[in-house]
Amino acid sequence: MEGKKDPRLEFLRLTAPGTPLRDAIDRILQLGRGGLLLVANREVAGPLIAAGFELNAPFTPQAIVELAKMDRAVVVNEELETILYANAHLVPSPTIPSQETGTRHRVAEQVAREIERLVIAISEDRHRVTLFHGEWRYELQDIQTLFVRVSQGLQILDRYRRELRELLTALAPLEFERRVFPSHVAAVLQRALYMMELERDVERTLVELGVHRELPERHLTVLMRGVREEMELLVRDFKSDPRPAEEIVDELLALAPEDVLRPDVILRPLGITTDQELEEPIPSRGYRLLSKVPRLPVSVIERLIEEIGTVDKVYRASRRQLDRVKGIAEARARAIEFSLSRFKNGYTGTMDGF
Ligand SMILES: Nc1ncnc2c1ncn2[C@@H]1O[C@H](COP(=O)(O)OP(=O)(O)OP(=O)(O)O)[C@@H](O)[C@H]1O
Repeated sequence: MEGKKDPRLEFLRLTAPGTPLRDAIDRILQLGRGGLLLVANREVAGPLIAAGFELNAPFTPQAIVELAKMDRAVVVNEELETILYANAHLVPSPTIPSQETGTRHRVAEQVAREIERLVIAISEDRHRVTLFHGEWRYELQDIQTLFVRVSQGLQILDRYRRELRELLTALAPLEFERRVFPSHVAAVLQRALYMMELERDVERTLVELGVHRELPERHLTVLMRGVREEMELLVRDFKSDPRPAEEIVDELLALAPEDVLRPDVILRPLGITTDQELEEPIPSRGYRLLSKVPRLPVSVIERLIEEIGTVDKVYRASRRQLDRVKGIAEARARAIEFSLSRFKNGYTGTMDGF
């Protein structure tokens, strides 16, 4: 779920290609040197510094590179505006455990655990960059690896999207025959939830790609277009819970991955809970299909469903019945009949990608 900013994601953003910090890191690596960077304000870092130079110099990649040549640690403030210390000898509490073997990395891990700030270790021997924060340890990946990961994610998303489209297309005729079972609804929601989970994964890798993210990001936007909207419409069509569909979808998005595998758990937030409800067909109100009728305003869709009830009844309604709904005249009645009969026959061409 969206919520408080994940600090780790922020660190990946700060160290992504194209940022001043990454520029400094890459230059240190190119020089074949190592380094230790601590990102913390003076009052937090100060007590851990046993020796070194206190500075108040503006943060630039070039300055960081030069100061890293002096060995030990460079400390920059959290806004990445000022270099506070250079050649700093850091003394974390010796009681803090560390899995690391080299001294640079051990100090990095211990400091990160002690003060919960970002510490970056640039390894001279292994040519690797490791971020530490609290218990978190993450090795920066090279661009090629990130590209491979993103393109695998996008390929799977592409397949999921096609499957979602097929499921939705197959659902439409059943809606007119009142033959939609909760398991059908769960299958669609499940597929959409898989997509949204994978989207979060791909987005994380896009953050790491920094300036190289543009093309895969566009591809991701295309693949995810309309997925959340489609989920909300589907929930509106079949829910018995009185809460708004957006709220129910948020609850679905907060499900643990193992719960997404269980149709009964997916259906619970919709208000479909008992064994009997799980076995019985549910009528579709028709928000999803009616939203795909060209130029039919939402207010008219709402009235149609309020007054007529379900999509199969709207489909079977006489012209006179449709005319009685405010906002529907000859042209709209014809458009509704035309579109619904196409959806009934499994046609999806006008469904905005679905
Ligand atoms: N307490 C400390 N504070 C700041 N820097 C330190 C501290 N201890 C060690 N270092 C830095 O670590 C460097 C030594 O790293 P060492 O090779 O032992 O560790 P490492 O983790 O294996 O790193 P690398 O992978 O770069 O070799 C020193 O040159 C020094 O710059």
